[in-house]
Amino acid sequence: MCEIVEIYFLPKFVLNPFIFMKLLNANQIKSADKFTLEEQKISSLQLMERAAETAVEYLISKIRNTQKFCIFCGKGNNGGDGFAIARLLYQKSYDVEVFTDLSNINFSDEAKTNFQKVKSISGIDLNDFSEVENMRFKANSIILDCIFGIGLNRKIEGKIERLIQVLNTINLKKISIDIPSGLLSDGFTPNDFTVLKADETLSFQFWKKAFFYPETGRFCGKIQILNIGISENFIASSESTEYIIDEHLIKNIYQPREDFVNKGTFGKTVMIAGSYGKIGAAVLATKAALKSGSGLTFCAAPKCGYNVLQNSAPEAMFIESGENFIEFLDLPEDGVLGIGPGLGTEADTEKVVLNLIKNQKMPMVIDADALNILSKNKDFLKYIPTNSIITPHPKEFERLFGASKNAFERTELAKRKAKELNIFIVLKGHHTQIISPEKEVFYNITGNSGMAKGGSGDALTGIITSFLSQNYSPKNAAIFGVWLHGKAGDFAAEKYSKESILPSDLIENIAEVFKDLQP
Ligand SMILES: NC(=O)C1=CN([C@@H]2O[C@H](COP(=O)(O)OP(=O)(O)OC[C@H]3O[C@@H](n4cnc5c(N)ncnc54)[C@H](OP(=O)(O)O)[C@@H]3O)[C@@H](O)[C@H]2O)[C@@H](O)CC1
Ligand SMILES: Nc1ncnc2c1ncn2[C@@H]1O[C@H](COP(=O)(O)OP(=O)(O)O)[C@@H](O)[C@H]1O
Ligand SMILES: [K+]
Repeated sequence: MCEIVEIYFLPKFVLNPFIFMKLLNANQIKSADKFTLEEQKISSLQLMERAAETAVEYLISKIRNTQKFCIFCGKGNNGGDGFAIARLLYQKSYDVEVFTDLSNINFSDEAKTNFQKVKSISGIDLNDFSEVENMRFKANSIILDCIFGIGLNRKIEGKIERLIQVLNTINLKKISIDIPSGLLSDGFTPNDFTVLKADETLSFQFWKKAFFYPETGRFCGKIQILNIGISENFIASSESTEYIIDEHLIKNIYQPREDFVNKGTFGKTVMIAGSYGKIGAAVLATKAALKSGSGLTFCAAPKCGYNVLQNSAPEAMFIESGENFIEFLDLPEDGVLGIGPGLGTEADTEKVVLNLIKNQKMPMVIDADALNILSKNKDFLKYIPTNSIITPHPKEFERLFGASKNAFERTELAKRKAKELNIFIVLKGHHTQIISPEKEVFYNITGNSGMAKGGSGDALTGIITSFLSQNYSPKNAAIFGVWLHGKAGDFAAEKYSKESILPSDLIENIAEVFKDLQP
């Protein structure tokens, strides 16, 4: 799975923060290359050299105890990168061995030039791909995959397919350059494609759509974006409706707390949550709302939760709403509502929830059992107030809108539904997506698998509702909330490990994220 992500900048290429976040497709990336050559008056060979230098600089700075680099190069420019990387690593005194298809050397122009340079260095062993079957790799060797990049246009077959199958069985660290070979960059890769399974992917300048989806992202390992100075003007003028949520975007959204304010300035957050046995969900959502800056916080829950809620979140006000589950609601005026965590689906609760959603005019946050209640009848979906935020995990999404063949199609369905219902859909997962009524997609890159535990979603509902009540627009509340939730999870995982973190630790670490955000 993709893990915590960093962006590596060569000191000479500092990118304008506000254009970095666009997701471009392979054709746009190729056009960006061409545009860059003209704008910067450099040759494609020079751009390739720059890409290879950046990769080598990164490898040297991060990788310890490596005895040898075994570099597998294809016939296109991804292979060209590989040959150039081999030469540069060799010049830095690393032991380097290069593999390519010596029986079919119809390289691209740039790959050919770099192949010839490698060939002329007697200290670099040059082998045919087929020799990998008999190789005994030294322990601590690293395999660099430069077989195919974003130019892949069909399933890999024959000799190279066999090569990738063998490489996938070798127990050495594998780093893919630009994208794991065999993966299509812009969409679903059919299941019968053979793809190299990387531990790490060093991607030039751009995120690729394939990195974000479970069926394809699982091949990429840890993603590292290497900035190689592609034209900012080109990126700024490129058409895209898909974005990556990075710190620059967040710093644009975040509103630091002013001095002359009072609790009324920061909204009235009302969490409607909990039932007997699931009061924890109400506690987590309420605490997360408090920790994210809500001015006044209420929790409407059944009476059985009174003691635990007042003890664990004394800053929040309790609104008794039934005995063991929610049976009625008497909510404060002007409250911003977040509904769903741990509600259960008792008949009385269902009635109250539907009635509330139907009569609500202001945008609200709808999660968990409130979504399950809505999914019982497709006609209920039109009750959702305009500009509301729903936060389904994949199963809840399927209950609401039906099954999809794969995660790419699920996103397309979510885009149609967000537009049709005029709502924001937060599609939760390893890379949570926020989908707007304008069919934009925002991909989150914070968060980790330590958050795959019951209760993490309840915290997210609390955070987003809190932001909505603090006057962030629904779009910004969803984007900022999802990012902050993941970032707090990353801080917590660093302290306690992915295995041991609890959603409560995540909530505690919201403070670290805000400390980090201070101007
Ligand atoms: N982006 C950037 O900023 C920079 C990008 N750079 C690098 O360039 C890379 C893209 O290079 P690229 O276009 O030459 O593509 P790449 O994947 O190496 O080769 C494709 C070739 O293979 C072929 N082919 C395709 N599928 C096949 C299959 N299944 N089985 C067999 N053959 C297949 C296809 O030709 P075909 O056979 O279809 O005629 C084509 O010739 C990019 O990923 C990055 O590493 C840097 O150098 C500079 C900055
Ligand atoms: N592997 C993962 N990587 C990153 N985030 C994750 C991962 N697994 C779960 N999460 C996050 O944790 C939350 C889980 O939500 P959900 O499934 O609704 O849990 P619950 O309702 O049990 O609290 C979501 O925000 C999701 O994005
Ligand atoms: K590759």
